[in-house]
This record gives sequence, C-alpha cells and structure tokens, in this order.
Amino acid sequence: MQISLIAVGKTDSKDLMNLMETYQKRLQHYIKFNFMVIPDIKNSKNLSEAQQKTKEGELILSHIQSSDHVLLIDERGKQFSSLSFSDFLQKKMNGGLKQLVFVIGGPYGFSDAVYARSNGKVSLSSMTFSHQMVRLFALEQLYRAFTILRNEPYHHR
Ligand SMILES: C[S@@+](CC[C@H](N)C(=O)[O-])C[C@H]1O[C@@H](n2cnc3c(N)ncnc32)[C@H](O)[C@@H]1O
Repeated sequence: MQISLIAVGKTDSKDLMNLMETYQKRLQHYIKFNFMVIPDIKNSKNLSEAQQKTKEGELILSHIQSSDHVLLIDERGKQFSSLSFSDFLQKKMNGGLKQLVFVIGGPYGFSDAVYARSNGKVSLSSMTFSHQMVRLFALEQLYRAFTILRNEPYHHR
C-alpha cells in the first residue's frame, strides 16, 4: 500500500518544512509515502470562500484515482487513539488497498465535491488547527502508528 497526503497551499515556514521533512523521512522507512501540495489559488482575494474551496476541490480531486480510499483530515471526523489508528492502518494494508489518500483542506476547509468523493473523515482533535500545522501533526501520527505496529519504543503506552 502507498499512503499519500495531499495538502492545500505552500508553507513559507522553514521551521515547519524542516520538521515535516524529518517526519516524512522517518515515515518512508516503513511505507511508500508521497506528500503533495496543491498550489495556492491565484487571485484568491477576488474569490469568495466558497469559490476558493471549489477551485481547491477541483485540484484535489484531479489527483485522486478511482481506486483510492480517500480520508479527509477534518475536525468533524472520527477520533482515533494512536493505538486504534495504527490498527486501522494495519487493516487497510491487510485488505490489499493500493493507495490510501489523506487530504488536508485549505483555510476554509473542503468543498462539497471533496466531501462527496471521500470515504471518511479523521479528526485529530475537536479544536481547529491551522491548515499549515495540521500537515505536521498528521505526519507525526502516521509515523507514530508505524512505530506502534513495529513495537518500536517511540510511543509510550
Ligand atoms: C483552518 S482549518 C478549516 C476550518 C474550516 N472552518 C472547516 O470547517 O473545516 C483547515 C484544515 O485544517 C484541517 N484541520 C484543522 N483542524 C483540524 C483537526 N482538529 N482535525 C483534523 N483536521 C483539522 C482540516 O483539513 C481543515 O480543512
């Protein structure tokens, strides 16, 4: 199985980029992993929030294959413990899935079309984080899940 993480908008923060690179490299020891950034929409200041979400949504959907299992990282989604999330990933791998795609929305969240295509939603907390920070938290949780599956001493139960 390959895991992809799609996020909307480049980050200008070097600190965030460095941390993400650290966790991305760690995660790639365990699984094929691909991180993809959907570029910021041009002239977004002239667009309403709904128009911006629609355009971002079209770009997100253009990167999704019909066979992908698509999970939106969304504060209104299902909350897992790190242990149950690792178990969930193991089941997806056992099920022979080709690609599991996680998607992080833009500053205003997801369009209806993206919600309609998704297979589920995963929440990292009921609090709202910035769309930039969430990518790091999602990467860290993916990495943590694989260390749990390998019984490695990163996660302290
Ligand atoms: C600033 S939030 C958007 C909030 C927007 N009002 C909404 O209703 O989705 C930007 C993105 O970060 C992600 N996000 C923020 N907080 C989250 C959380 N607690 N759990 C999961 N994803 C979160 C989601 O992907 C969201 O689309």
